[in-house]
Amino acid sequence: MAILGLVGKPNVGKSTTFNAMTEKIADIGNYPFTTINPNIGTSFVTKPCPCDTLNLKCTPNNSKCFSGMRYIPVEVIDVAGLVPDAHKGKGMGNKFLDDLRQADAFILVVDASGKTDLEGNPSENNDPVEDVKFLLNELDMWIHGILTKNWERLSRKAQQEKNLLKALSEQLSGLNISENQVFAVIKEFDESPMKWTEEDLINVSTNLRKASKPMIIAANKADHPDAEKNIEKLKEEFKDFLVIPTSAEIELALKNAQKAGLIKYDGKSMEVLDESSLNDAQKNALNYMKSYLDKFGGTGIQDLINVAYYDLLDMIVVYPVEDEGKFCDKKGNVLPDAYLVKKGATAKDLAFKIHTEIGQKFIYAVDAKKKLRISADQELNDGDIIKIVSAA
Ligand SMILES: Nc1nc2c(ncn2[C@@H]2O[C@H](COP(=O)(O)OP(=O)(O)OP(=O)(O)O)[C@@H](O)[C@H]2O)c(=O)[nH]1
Repeated sequence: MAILGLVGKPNVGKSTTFNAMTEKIADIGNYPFTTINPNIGTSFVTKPCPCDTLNLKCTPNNSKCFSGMRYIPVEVIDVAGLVPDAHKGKGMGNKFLDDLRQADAFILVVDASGKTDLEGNPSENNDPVEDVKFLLNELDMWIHGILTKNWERLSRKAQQEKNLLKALSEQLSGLNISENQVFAVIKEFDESPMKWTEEDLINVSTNLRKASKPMIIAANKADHPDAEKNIEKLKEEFKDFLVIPTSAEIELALKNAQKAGLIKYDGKSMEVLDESSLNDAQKNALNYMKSYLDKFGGTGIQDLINVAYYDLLDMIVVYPVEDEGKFCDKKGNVLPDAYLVKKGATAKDLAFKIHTEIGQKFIYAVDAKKKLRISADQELNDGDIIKIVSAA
């Protein structure tokens, strides 16, 4: 399962974003939570469930279905606030960087209201564009630190043995960077690493970061009156990034109000359940949140997760079944599992994902919606329901 890391300077709303993402939605509240430590939580990527179009009642097992929407669990890590020079150990720098190794994609959380300085202290007119620049620089310098550890010895040995790719892949293995990604980056540079200048090493680090750690920008505190102009600035400056306006605070408040039974909230709009049970303060707060949702169409928090999985990490959702007629498993559970797989994954890749032995003894697969037999190397499409036939 891919892991998302929340990255940002202190006080931008990372913890609020994390809590809003990992807060149990009332209707799926009995989901078995797998909090591994306080900073790692389960969130959900969403997808319209095929049960709706197939007119079936599904009985999910590894995920949940609520009003025709499938909620597929994913992991999110909230890392300590990052301050300038974190890569040199400033602030909680080292702890932060250690936690980040596991993440496959990052969400850069910035304070779009501009009310916090680079260290996270209260301020006026801070430019969030500068926040993103410093965060990217810290990430590059973090990778640079790992890349250049014992550099003289490593580059000499790699050059003598003509095995630069292997040496660098090993050096960077803890960062979850693949050999293919390392290859794509270093082929642009002189094949003799001993000739690399400090500037080359920084450029290699930046390119490794770009190749291996896709990112989106969460322009948080979008509810603040000063946020709009800063969000435009971020979009203008970082054209290669997706900038998603978010209000973690409103998302969290909405989920809490829903849990308390005050509202019905579906992620896009809300409805007060019983106006007569509310006091004036509650009415005002809920009206404010409703007008925010009407204006923006959501708080952006669910968009962050979906965009991270579907656009950044290029994933699709497929549903393995054992009975292609009834779309169920052996026990009769209808559409029991939803799997996130990389776009381009084949029927055989799915078989391996279910179980190594099922992959090894793969015979053929069936597209259950079309009732068509498909071969091992057939690429899967988003929403496919697949039966794997295996000798296992
Ligand atoms: N207006 C507004 N305020 C927010 C939002 N999200 C968080 N805040 C406020 O911003 C402050 C900091 O939020 P945290 O979630 O603690 O920030 P953090 O980035 O985790 O901070 P550190 O733990 O110091 O790294 C709190 O006062 C929050 O209530 C938001 O979407 N809108």
